[in-house]
Order: sequence, then structure tokens, then C-alpha cells
Amino acid sequence: MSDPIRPTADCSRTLTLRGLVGEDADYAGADPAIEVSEPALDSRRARAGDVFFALSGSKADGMAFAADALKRGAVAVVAESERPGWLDPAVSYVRVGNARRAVALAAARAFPRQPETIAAVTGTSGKTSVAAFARQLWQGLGHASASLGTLGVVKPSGEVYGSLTTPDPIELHRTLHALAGEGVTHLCLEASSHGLDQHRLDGVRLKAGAFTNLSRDHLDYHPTMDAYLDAKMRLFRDLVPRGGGAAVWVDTTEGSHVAQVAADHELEVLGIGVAGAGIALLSRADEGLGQRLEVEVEGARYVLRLPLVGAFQACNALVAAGLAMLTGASARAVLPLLEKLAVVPGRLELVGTKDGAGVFVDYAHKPDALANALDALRPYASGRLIVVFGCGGDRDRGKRPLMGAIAAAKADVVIVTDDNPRSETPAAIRAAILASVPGAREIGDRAEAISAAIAMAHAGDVVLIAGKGHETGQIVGDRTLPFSDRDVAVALLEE
Ligand SMILES: CC(=O)N[C@H]1[C@@H](OP(=O)(O)OP(=O)(O)OC[C@H]2O[C@@H](n3ccc(=O)[nH]c3=O)[C@H](O)[C@@H]2O)O[C@H](CO)[C@@H](O)[C@@H]1O[C@H](C)C(=O)N[C@@H](C)C(=O)N[C@H](CCC(=O)O)C(=O)O
Ligand SMILES: Nc1ncnc2c1ncn2[C@@H]1O[C@H](COP(=O)(O)OP(=O)(O)OP(=O)(O)O)[C@@H](O)[C@H]1O
Ligand SMILES: N[C@H](CCC[C@H](N)C(=O)O)C(=O)O
Ligand SMILES: [Mg+2]
Repeated sequence: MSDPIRPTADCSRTLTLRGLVGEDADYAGADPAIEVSEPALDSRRARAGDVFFALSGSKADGMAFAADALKRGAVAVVAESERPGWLDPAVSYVRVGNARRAVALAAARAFPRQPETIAAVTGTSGKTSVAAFARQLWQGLGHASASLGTLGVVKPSGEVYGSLTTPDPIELHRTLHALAGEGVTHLCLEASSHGLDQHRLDGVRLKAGAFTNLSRDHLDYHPTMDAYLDAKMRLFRDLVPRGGGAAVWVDTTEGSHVAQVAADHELEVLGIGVAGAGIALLSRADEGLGQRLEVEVEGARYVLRLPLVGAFQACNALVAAGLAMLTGASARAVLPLLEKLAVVPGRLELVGTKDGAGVFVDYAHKPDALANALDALRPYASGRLIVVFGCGGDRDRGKRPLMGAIAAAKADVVIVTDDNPRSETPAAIRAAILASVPGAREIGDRAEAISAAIAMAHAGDVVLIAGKGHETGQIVGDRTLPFSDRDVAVALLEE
């Protein structure tokens, strides 16, 4: 019986091996006419009739698992390398130039339905926020809308948690097919640099792409910042087709570069920001737990109140508005809807107050994001700005001292704690942060650290709990222990 949360490919169609893998492949060692069901990239998930794509990965060579996939019922193997000698001659073996791209395109053929309007957003920070805002704006315009990314899938019928920002291509295309089947017409998804680099989004029929910003992240994966930017550029160079849209925050050097690349590829570019010709930000001012924006679009001025804290949320909200405009809505219809945007879980989310001190949870887990979150909250701290944060294990180690220095410069009280230590020694991660913020308190236990921050807060102070945002677990070793910054803070505030 098929698994209800794992809808299978369109059963009414019969796919042949050639129909699934496509024309751009070498079938010399295969029978292209055999009937197949779905592509598989993980042998452990292979089932009868599947075609196993052996990908060479960061930890293993998928070919080492081909025998396992065949044992579970796979009927053919697709790979870049030459047919291995051990393979039973009766098994179809297809060679392709790029196996990651091939599996994504095969997934698009196996799961052919997609929401009519799909936009993808990339950038170091802001993707989850833009995706959530675009979903809310489209919903406000009357479209059945969804978002897909770090928070999982959020759709009219509910939320489904997902573990990656951009899922693997088979999971992604399966989800698109299911969303279209549920009647979702508009979808905004997050394009991570890993996802773009690994061709996870190939085969997605995009109407528009968006870019927020670029700052240091993932240098454990990308060899240089240029390589990192180049991975993001694939969205505008290879994935959004000519004539599609590009909503670009242009107020940085990287932003203008993206706008240029998009224009060179004949996309309709909507430049957004102070320097934006599409949506020009004329002024921005904090106003209570919100902000007042004055923008100009095609000569018309709009003044609106965004009910969100932080200059960066103005950027994300306007980029989301840009996507709505590039996919058919007028500025007049979209911009007023910004006044109704709801906070995104764990993105400068006010979770409560203690004696007039506000307590915020934010997902800042990279240097630039931490700086922005602290800058955003500084105006609300007539007293002290208190920050609690750590850094994840098994991730870019270079960001630890940078984040320590940012906290030292921008907060009044710094408590260094554990984030997700994963396989690393937590004390060693804390030491790397503490090296650049010697005056900080060190409290490894995250709940205790949050408790200490809240205990010391008085009227006028602001507490920022940074790094884990919406996360509901803490990864220690290979175990995920239940943990939510929000729940811990709320429980302490209710005491
Ligand atoms: C480093 C990285 O990005 N790895 C991704 C990559 O895996 P890989 O191909 O390198 O995997 P591998 O372990 O070397 O194995 C090679 C092949 O053997 C297969 N295999 C392996 C074992 C087995 O028993 N049978 C089997 O068939 C694997 O499925 C794989 O195809 O391709 C896989 C399929 O798409 C991803 O699931 C996997 O994400 C891992 C789990 C991961 O943790 N990725 C993170 C770093 C990530 O992608 N993060 C981004 C960015 C988030 C952000 O913006 O902050 C995200 O989009 O979430
Ligand atoms: N436009 C922006 N400019 C700078 N910092 C931002 C911006 N948007 C969000 N941030 C910071 O980055 C954090 C994460 O925001 P968000 O989840 O929207 O980004 P993301 O790109 O999806 O991140 P991730 O790759 O970690 O999923 C926020 O909590 C905030 O601290
Ligand atoms: N998608 C990011 C999330 C990091 C969140 C932070 N809490 C950490 O564990 O470093 C990653 O996996 O690198
Ligand atoms: Mg995200």
C-alpha cells in the first residue's frame, strides 16, 4: 500500500525508462522501453520499479548503494561513470553528463503537476521571511497559496515540517505535484545555495526569482564568497526562463550585480530599495512595534505602516511585494496588504515582556544576521540590550569569532550558550566565540542561559535570544532533544 504522506507518481500514466530519464542520455547499456515507476536517489527509499540515480556526494559515492537499490526492486541505474563490471548484464544502465540535474528533471517528469505560479527566493538572509510574506500577499489577493522552505510547507490545509531549506529534488517535485493536486496555484519557495549548486530546483517551472542579500555563510561548503554568489546566480542565469521576473534588493554591490545578470538573461527586473527603480524606498522610520514606509512605484507614492520590527523586514516585505507584482498583481492591490503581514515564527518575534522589558526570539545564526537583529532592537532598548546566543556545530567555524565580536560591539550584556552542538564539543564552540567577547558570561545550558537573561532584565531592557528561531529541537551528538527558545522564554515569563 502506498504511504498517504508520500503520494506516488501519476498512476494513470505509464513511464518508460526513456520517458523518465529523457533524450539527453546514453542508452547503449539499457532497454529504454522498459516500464519504470519513480526515480530514487537514496537506495534506502528505493521501491519496486524505481530507477536508481547514483550520485557522487560529499560523503559517499552513490554507486556503492546501487546493489542495495536493486535488491529493493529498482530496475535500472543512472550515473555519470562507466558501467561497473559487477553489475548484472540484465540490468539497464544509463549514462548521463550530470546525474544531479538528470534526477531533478526525471523527478519533474514523474511528478508532472506544479502550481501555476512559482517564485523562488535566494539570498543569505531573508529567504524564509520573503517566502512567508509572498504567501500571505498572494493569499490576500485571493489565490490559494503556499510557501516551502526552512519552516517546511505552509499551505491552506496546514503545515508540514521539512528538514532542509530546499528539499532534495524528488521530495521537492513530489511536493509540487501534491500541492497542485490540492488546488494551490501560487507557491514561493526558498532556493538555498546548496540547493542551487546541487540542481535540486532544476525542472521547477519558475515565473520569477528574488534576491535579498549576500553575506558570509556556508564557507564550509563553498570554497570562496565568489563561488557562493555564483551558486545563487544560477537562479537568475539557469532557472528562471527568459521573460520571467526578478525582484532584486539593489542597495548592495551584490544586488546590483544580480540585477545586471538577470537583465542580461532577459528577465524583467524589478529593482527594490533606496536605489530601486521598481519599488523605491523613499523613507523608513520605526513606529512602535512596527515601522512607517514611504515608497514610490511608477510615479505614485504610498505611505504604509508595516506591523513588523526591524529594517531588514522592510526589505523582505518589499521584495515579497515585488514578487507579487511580477506575477500579475498591481502595486495598488499589493502594497496596502503589507499593513496586514503577520510575523514569521522566530524572526524578530516578540514572545513576551517582563516588567516592560521585551523578549525577542530571532533566527540570526550568521554574523550579518546577528548584527542586523541587534541593530533592529537597539532603538527599543532605553536600558540594556541583552543577547543570548551560540553557534552550531559542524558548520562554518570561521563565523564564531565574528559573531562574538558583533555581540561585543552591539549588545550591552552577552551570554554565550550552546546552539546545536551536533558532533562537536560544546565547550570548544563556546570558547571560539568567547575569544572575541571576553566580557561575556558563559552558560552552556541554553535554558539556564535564557533564564539568566530574563532574570536580569528590567524595564527598558531588551532581551534577544538568537540563533534557533522556530527550531523545536537541539541537536546534541546525533540526538535531537526537544527544545524551543520560544517555549522556554514563555514559560519563564509566565512564572
Ligand atoms: C552537504 C549536502 O548538501 N548534502 C546533500 C546531498 O547529499 P550528498 O549527495 O552529498 O550525500 P552523501 O551522503 O555523500 O551520499 C551520496 C549518495 O548516496 C546515497 N546513499 C547514501 C546512503 C545510503 O545508504 N544509500 C544511498 O543511496 C545518497 O542518497 C546520495 O545520493 O544531497 C542530498 C540529496 O539532495 C541532500 O539530502 C544532502 O543534504 C544533507 C542532508 C544536508 O545536511 N544538507 C545541508 C547542509 C543543506 O543542504 N543545507 C541547505 C542550506 C540551508 C541554509 O540556507 O542555511 C538546505 O537547503 O537546507
Ligand atoms: N533582509 C535581511 N537582511 C539581513 N538580515 C536578515 C534579513 N532577513 C532576515 N535577516 C536575519 O536572518 C535571520 C533569518 O531570516 P530568514 O529565516 O528569513 O532567512 P533565511 O535566508 O531563510 O535563513 P536560513 O538560510 O537560515 O533559513 C533573521 O532571523 C534575521 O536575523
Ligand atoms: N540551515 C542552517 C540552520 C542553522 C541553524 C543554527 N541553529 C545552527 O544549528 O547552526 C544550517 O543547517 O546550517
Ligand atoms: Mg530559510
